[in-house]
Amino acid sequence: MTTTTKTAPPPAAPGTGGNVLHASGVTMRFGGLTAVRDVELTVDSGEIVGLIGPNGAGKTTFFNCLTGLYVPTEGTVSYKGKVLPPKSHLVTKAGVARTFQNIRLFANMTVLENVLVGRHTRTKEGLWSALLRGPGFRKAESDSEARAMELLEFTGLAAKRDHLARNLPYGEQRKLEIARALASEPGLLLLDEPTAGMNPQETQATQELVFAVRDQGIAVLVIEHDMRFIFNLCDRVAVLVQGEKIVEGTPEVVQSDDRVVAAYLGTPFEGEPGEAEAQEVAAAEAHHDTDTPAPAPVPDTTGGTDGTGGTASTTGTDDDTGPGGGTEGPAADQAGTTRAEEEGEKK
Ligand SMILES: Nc1ncnc2c1ncn2[C@@H]1O[C@H](COP(=O)(O)OP(=O)(O)OP(=O)(O)O)[C@@H](O)[C@H]1O
Repeated sequence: MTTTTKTAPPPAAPGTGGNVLHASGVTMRFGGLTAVRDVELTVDSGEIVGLIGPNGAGKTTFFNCLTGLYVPTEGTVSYKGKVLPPKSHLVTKAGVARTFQNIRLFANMTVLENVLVGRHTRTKEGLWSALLRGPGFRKAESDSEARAMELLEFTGLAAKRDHLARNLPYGEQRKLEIARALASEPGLLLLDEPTAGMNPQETQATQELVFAVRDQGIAVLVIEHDMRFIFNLCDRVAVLVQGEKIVEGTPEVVQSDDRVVAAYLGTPFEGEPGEAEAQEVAAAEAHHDTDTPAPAPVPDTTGGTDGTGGTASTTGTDDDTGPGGGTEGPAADQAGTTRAEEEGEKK
């Protein structure tokens, strides 16, 4: 396998305006929970598109809607201009393959056998042909094996063809999943967290493998939490938050979007302690450490009558309101109360 970088896409699929995948208005509800809401997404020929979002944002549910594991409550999914049937084997047959967040190999089958299983949607031989093992069946079998070996070469697993899948290191199991998905000869490959649990070298190898897949003319849609991986890899990134697509664009655009930062880190709330409050707390702490007399207490704004601020009495005992303790209470606790109130409001 050769290392490649972002290259010009292959020609667009005829009659689709370049879209390989078009998910239109996809909504998925589980009872009262809307896991995916009205999501529009396209993947163009030759593109690598990333789908990111915090835990529980609806990414895997959306993948399941694309691949026929779930029937979306609303919306349609088209591949190369044709609406996909809501059955996973028919979606695979149409040309959309996927890997799973949790590895789903046949653990007690060999590496080669796992890839051969992935070819079943592309072989025409039926039960009788298999039982009789006529010339047609034997030709199909040897063609399948040759193609499976090509894919093992491509993914760097050829030397392990006869190993049991369960004995492969983790990174190679993930590669084998990709090889098996490619065995169905897809035009679009969906990868659900392909680098989960990988070390940096394995992640780098996966990045090179995905570029190589794309260079074979296969479009890729990838879910991943590793932002460095996503932003290095993708031509375009879409961000899901609470089931809705909030931003979509180039990695540069997405990285600098405040809504994305807020979705991952949370937004600052009004009344958050600022510089003045921080200085006040620092001064109070310094005073406490040196055991010098307390500065004048902050005026009581909550109706307390003990001169230490009403909020102090809600968190401490009477002992806390002595000369030193009294000064710790008001500023710190007022800030704390505000934060708790704000958090309560957010919930
Ligand atoms: N089969 C189901 N039945 C009910 N609720 C579900 C089902 N599948 C997913 N959900 C809920 O839908 C929401 C989205 O889950 P989903 O697994 O799609 O998120 P995700 O973005 O893939 O999360 P993660 O990054 O953690 O894998 C969550 O609240 C989840 O609990």
